[in-house]
Amino acid sequence: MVYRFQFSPYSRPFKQPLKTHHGIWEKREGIILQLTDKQGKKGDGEIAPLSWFGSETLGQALEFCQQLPQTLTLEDIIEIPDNFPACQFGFESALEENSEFLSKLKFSGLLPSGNAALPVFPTLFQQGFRTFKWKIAVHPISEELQLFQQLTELILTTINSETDKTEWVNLRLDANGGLSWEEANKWLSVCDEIKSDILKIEYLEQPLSIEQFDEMLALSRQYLTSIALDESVATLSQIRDCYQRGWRGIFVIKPAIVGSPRKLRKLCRENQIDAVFSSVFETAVGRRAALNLAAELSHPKRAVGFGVEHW
Ligand SMILES: O=C(O)CCC(=O)c1ccccc1C(=O)O
Ligand SMILES: [Mg+2]
Repeated sequence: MVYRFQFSPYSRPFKQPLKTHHGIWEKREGIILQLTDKQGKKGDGEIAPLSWFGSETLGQALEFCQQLPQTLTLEDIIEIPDNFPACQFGFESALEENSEFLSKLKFSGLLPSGNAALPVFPTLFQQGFRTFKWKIAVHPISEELQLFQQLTELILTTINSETDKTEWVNLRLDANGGLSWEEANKWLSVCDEIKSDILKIEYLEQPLSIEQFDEMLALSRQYLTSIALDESVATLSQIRDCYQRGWRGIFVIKPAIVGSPRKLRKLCRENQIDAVFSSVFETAVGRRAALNLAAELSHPKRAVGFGVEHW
């Protein structure tokens, strides 16, 4: 099989910039590519690197596309090296068909960090979201703990004032590796104290930095609240590595930067991986391909982190 290859870079500002422990992120830059086979059948793919998570940079992805010939074989695509995970995803997903299970997915709503979460929560709740994600380690911990108290109270009053009884709300906290050991322990004890039938802290995501794997493993054994790895498992080789080192908690998988969809399927089928699929704020092209994989591979009880439209 041979394909004609075309690509074009894009840059789009977010409606609302994303504030995380890594700083403020204001625009998404990436590459849309198209592969056309001999019969004229076209497939689109998106390369949406996230270099602060360890993927190739946009510049490296662009250079990679520029040095390719205009005609590619299937082998050329399958052999894209593992240090270009966002390119592997972009090229392979241009060749994939849509999954029939897309409509089964549950979505998590992304709350803005800090006190901006409070006015946004009721809106997302009304739209039907029952799983929410809130970024922490953005403001001082004393402030965030106080806001957390207010947010959980708001969630409980919102549920209780409903006529149709909601059975549950899940809240995910994402620290983006920004907590100290003491702060992580504090957050986990506060989360463990929430003993409600309807509000559950689903997990604390990436409390510590990638280097602190053993500490996160210890935390996962010490508290009732689950821990999810994100930055630590950005690529397939990192997932394999953490699994081998004993991680049986949650793995946040960002298909657009994790690498080859083919290899991801194999890894998920051969191991018991509790996966939560998540966006990297890709455009509709990458989102479709990432959600296809999520529909196929994620656990039905886990909402996918493709919360709100960012454009
Ligand atoms: O879209 C969502 O709902 C969550 C996505 C998200 O949190 C995220 C988006 C881009 C980069 C990093 C992260 C993260 O999980 O840390
Ligand atoms: Mg995260």
